Amino acid sequence: MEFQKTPGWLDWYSGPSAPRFKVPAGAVDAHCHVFGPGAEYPYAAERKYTPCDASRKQLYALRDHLGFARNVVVQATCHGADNRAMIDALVHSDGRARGIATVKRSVSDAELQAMHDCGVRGVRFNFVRRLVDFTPRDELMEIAGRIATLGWHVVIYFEAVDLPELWDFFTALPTTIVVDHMGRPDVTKPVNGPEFELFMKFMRQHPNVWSKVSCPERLSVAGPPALNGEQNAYRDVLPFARRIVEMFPDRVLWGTDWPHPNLKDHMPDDGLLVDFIPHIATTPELQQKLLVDNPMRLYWPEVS
Ligand SMILES: O=C(O)c1cc(C(=O)O)oc(=O)c1
Repeated sequence: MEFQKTPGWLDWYSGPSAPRFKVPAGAVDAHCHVFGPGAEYPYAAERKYTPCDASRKQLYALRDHLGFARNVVVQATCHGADNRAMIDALVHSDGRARGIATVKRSVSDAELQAMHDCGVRGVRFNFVRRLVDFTPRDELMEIAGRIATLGWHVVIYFEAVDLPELWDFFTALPTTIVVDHMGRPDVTKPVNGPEFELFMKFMRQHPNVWSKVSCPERLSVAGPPALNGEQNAYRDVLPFARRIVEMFPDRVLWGTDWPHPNLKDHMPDDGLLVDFIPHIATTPELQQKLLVDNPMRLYWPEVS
């Protein structure tokens, strides 16, 4: 099938620089995606965008280039609940990738078990309206109850303004919860203001809540972008990410978010995104937890 990319689509950055920051041995890129290729794994009819292709081979070449050992491949919304491209990436990873799926209530226990055997360890619930249509909460809660028995967790994607309304649902979930991209704070608001404080309270009061400190390129308003050798990119995001890492060093994960769906302004150089890490996890101990110990505990407990 032939797909036309969404107008204005920015393709992932080819030829990323070699990071100056050397990630610790065994580091995990805990948030990345594959797109298609569309000719092999068609994009879902219900998708809200049509991306460029981004194959598992290209993902694993990036992994090696950046010095990472493992990936967590998160089902992208452009594939809906058709997890084949993500699963194909897992089964061709030599055990070096785990996955997060999107499932419907109609998924069978046998299908869930088959996904588990391929390396899936969680499901993603998405509340960002530009990406997905609404799914009733009772349906999501039913799915959460079923995947809990497999030892999986729930990954949630939402925007900071929506946290008050989602709070009761999130805090009723029976599993570990992993928040995508720090709950998308508005970084033009103060780091100690009420909106971000609510997110900190969410993590403080609920020890089952983890956060990915990812996507500065999405959240930054003032930049400067991770391009042209910039070693101090996205300074406005730093206080938010740093506060989460310092307050909850054992419940944070980091990921590239490659191939960076839906960026409108610029496409970052992934090598420079890696150079952002020591600005948010400022000691070797924090870096080891963020990049190795935490993701290994969650995704490869049998190894760590
Ligand atoms: O902000 C986004 O546009 C976005 C989209 C997706 C997806 O379409 O799955 O995943 C992400 O992590 C971020």
